[in-house]
Amino acid sequence: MVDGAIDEHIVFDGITKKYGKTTVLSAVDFRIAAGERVALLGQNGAGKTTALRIALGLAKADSGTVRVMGVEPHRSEALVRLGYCPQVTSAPGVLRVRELVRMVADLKGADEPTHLYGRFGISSLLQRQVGALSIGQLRIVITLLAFVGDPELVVLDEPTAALDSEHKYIIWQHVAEYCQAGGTLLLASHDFSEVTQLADRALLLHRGRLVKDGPVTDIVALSDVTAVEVVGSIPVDLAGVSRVLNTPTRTILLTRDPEKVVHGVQREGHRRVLSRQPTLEEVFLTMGDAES
Ligand SMILES: Nc1ncnc2c1ncn2[C@@H]1O[C@H](COP(=O)(O)OP(=O)(O)OP(=O)(O)O)[C@@H](O)[C@H]1O
Repeated sequence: MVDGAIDEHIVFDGITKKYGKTTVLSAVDFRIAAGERVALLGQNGAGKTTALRIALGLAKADSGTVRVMGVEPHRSEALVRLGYCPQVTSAPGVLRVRELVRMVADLKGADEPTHLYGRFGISSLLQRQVGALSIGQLRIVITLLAFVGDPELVVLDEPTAALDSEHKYIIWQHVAEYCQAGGTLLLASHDFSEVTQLADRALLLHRGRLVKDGPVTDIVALSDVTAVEVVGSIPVDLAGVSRVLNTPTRTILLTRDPEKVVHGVQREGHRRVLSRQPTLEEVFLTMGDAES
């Protein structure tokens, strides 16, 4: 172990991953220190889940080095110190919720986390079979499992994607308190509120490359921006446009004056124009030199 590595909870050094001929992650480098609160952003298919699974030793990189808690990720000394909430969840349906929680606690050599039942609002579900839970209830239980055994690091993959706002709040509250107490967070998310409330640093994956690593406050500063989406390309500079993102079929104009920009676009003869909230990834992309 090199000097200082003990305070680094996750190190990705030149991680490349291919599935067949498709490169899903390309030479990805980042370091997450103990106590950091990091969001991993990226459009669908950008490689977020793959990166998290590599960090947890559930998938193997084709090249590069990954270290979690200073060791290879599949090593038990790393695994007992972290918690994971996967995006796609399968759990043995015949087990009762309490049995599942106790099983995970046993695996981690931890006590049954009875203090979490009330916090996560699942006290009434403990005797329910896992297979009889709704998708949202299952997400909450799986998120709770990530906190069993007081981990130093939690890796959460879109933990609140299927939840209503009340249950999102329960999880955000718990994650925020966990972080305030010094826990390290790595969170994959598409949710603007979730990212801006919980994380202070964001990593953006774009087509498998890490194209931005910066403070979340940069995203908040751009939260009043509107995306004007136009089918086709816009060959001229339009007044009022802050940034332009080009996709193969569309031009996305980010602006604080959408009315002016929509008029400008229509003057250029474009009729297929949509004014909408930008996605988190679009906001973040506009702040770097990322290729769009
Ligand atoms: N086991 C696998 N076999 C083949 N391809 C895979 C496998 N797992 C992921 N992929 C592909 O790798 C790419 C990245 O997938 P990944 O799940 O990491 O993206 P993501 O950023 O988490 O997306 P989302 O936001 O939709 O969850 C996708 O094109 C996906 O189809």
